[in-house]
Amino acid sequence: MKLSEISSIFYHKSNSSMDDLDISGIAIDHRKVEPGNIFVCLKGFTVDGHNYADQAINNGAVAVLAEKDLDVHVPLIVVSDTKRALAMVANHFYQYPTRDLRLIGITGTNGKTSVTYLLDDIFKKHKHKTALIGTIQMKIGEETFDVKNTTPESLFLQSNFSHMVNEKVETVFMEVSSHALDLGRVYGCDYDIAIFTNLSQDHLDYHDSMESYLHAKSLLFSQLGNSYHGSKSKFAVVNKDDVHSDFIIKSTAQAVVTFAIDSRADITASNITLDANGSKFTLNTPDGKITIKSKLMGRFSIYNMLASATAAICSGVPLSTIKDALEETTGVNGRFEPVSEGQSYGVIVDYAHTPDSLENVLTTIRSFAKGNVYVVVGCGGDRDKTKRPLMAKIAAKYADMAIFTSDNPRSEDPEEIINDMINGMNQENFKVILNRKDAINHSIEIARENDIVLIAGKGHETYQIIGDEVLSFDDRKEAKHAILKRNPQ
Ligand SMILES: CC(=O)N[C@H]1[C@@H](OP(=O)(O)OP(=O)(O)OC[C@H]2O[C@@H](n3ccc(=O)[nH]c3=O)[C@H](O)[C@@H]2O)O[C@H](CO)[C@@H](O)[C@@H]1O[C@H](C)C(=O)N[C@@H](C)C(=O)N[C@H](CCC(=O)O)C(=O)O
Ligand SMILES: Nc1ncnc2c1ncn2[C@@H]1O[C@H](COP(=O)(O)OP(=O)(O)OP(=O)(O)O)[C@@H](O)[C@H]1O
Ligand SMILES: N[C@H](CCC[C@H](N)C(=O)O)C(=O)O
Ligand SMILES: [Mg+2]
Repeated sequence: MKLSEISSIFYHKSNSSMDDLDISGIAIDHRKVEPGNIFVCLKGFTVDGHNYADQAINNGAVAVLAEKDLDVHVPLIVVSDTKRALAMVANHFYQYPTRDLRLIGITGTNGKTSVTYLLDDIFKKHKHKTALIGTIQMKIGEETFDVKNTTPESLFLQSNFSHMVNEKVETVFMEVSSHALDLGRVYGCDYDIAIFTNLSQDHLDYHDSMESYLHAKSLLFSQLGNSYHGSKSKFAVVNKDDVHSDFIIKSTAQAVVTFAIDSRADITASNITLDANGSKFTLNTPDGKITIKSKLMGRFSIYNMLASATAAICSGVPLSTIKDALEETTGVNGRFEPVSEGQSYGVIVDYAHTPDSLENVLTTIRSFAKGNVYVVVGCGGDRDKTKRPLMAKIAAKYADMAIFTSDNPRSEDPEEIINDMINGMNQENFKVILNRKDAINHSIEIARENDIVLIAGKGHETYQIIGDEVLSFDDRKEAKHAILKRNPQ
């Protein structure tokens, strides 16, 4: 692609050496520059990419896109916002790949990963080639790739969407985090469907207030577009039981399809039964009713099934296919995942790391537990501090004994994090065991027949971040060792 083509897509200022070069690719990290690339300088939270322009040129960059004048001997394009410009350049460079994909974006505090996997099951049953991007991984067909962020930077997104088009992927499911929406990582993504699962407290370290958190989430719906002329028909799929649904609905000009359990909505669930083996409900749609008997547990899983079924219905997937897929699915890695070595008590690993998800999971366990309920839980370091006391109170409210421990303390002192959790608590049914392995061992040692141990917060994670170190750690493996240590087989 010619540099002039790139520079023509936005208002900019340039230096005198503006030659019309061939651009081989885009780079945002000087260490990943390849000869002929344009280097885009991004002001980060840690460092300023402008400081690496010279090194990028040494590594082969032939042009630079920046937010200020730089003393460089290659063509320089200066814009007011390089993050926005990056999204525009990346979209253009990769020829707007999302126009050729059915793209379903999912936002909300809880349930995004779960809904992407349910959608993947449904669309695979519908014989679509699918792809998925989110917290656990990126998946293109059956090939998997590691991701650093739930919703990665626009350059990563557009280059991989382009790869998906080449791989003949038809439908893509992506989690869209509030950070990504706020930081413009998803500018230019041409969604067909945007899904709102729910909103409750999280990420108040990043967003100033719940209002600005909600506003960030609503951007997915305003970014569905204001035109009715495009070739794609667009739908906003919204959980009407969530108190924030009206705000989300007002944010979009596109068709809205609602789902709910309690409220009036286009698609609803009724006759719900929940037990230790799963759930059963009637899915009521304008095209008819079906009964779904699922292995997924808890009322929150009904919401996730409603969200995915609604998006599938908007895409023309037959109800019988949706039923078959939801009945077969066994759930998602690290979400309400049992660890079973034939022991007489239950052990469940789950990714609940917000007050709302912890409450949902604990009330679900309470509803079928015949014995005591124990929970092992901590709160992440360098993350929303205001959720810490809320999570601790919920843990002690619903469990017979809560064991507070470390969950990715990052740069913080683990003891301080736990102090934030327990300060002001008036419940006494808790213990503090800082070391997560010891905490898990203890919870398994105290469990008796019919008791249930919930190990919350890390789910699929296979690491514990302490300071700058990423140490190997997997709740499921630790639980398994603890069970076998107690009852060797
Ligand atoms: C706070 C935040 O969002 N940080 C993101 C940001 O990192 P950063 O701002 O620190 O980047 P930086 O290190 O300052 O670098 C700035 C620029 O200089 C460049 N650079 C840097 C060093 C160098 O030697 N050479 C060089 O060229 C970098 O490539 C970059 O272009 O840009 C990186 C690349 O896109 C992200 O990976 C990183 O996410 C970090 C890991 C993170 O933890 N983000 C969290 C808060 C986040 O985004 N979470 C949401 C999900 C939340 C949820 O729903 O649960 C997510 O979508 O993941
Ligand atoms: N619809 C829901 N409502 C409330 N809680 C839920 C819902 N779905 C899942 N959960 C709970 O939240 C946890 C996280 O679920 P999931 O990973 O699907 O959410 P997420 O939105 O992708 O989270 P993240 O923001 O970390 O990416 C689950 O382990 C479960 O405890
Ligand atoms: N995406 C979430 C995950 C939190 C998971 C928990 N284990 C933690 O590290 O706080 C976040 O970054 O806030
Ligand atoms: Mg997720």
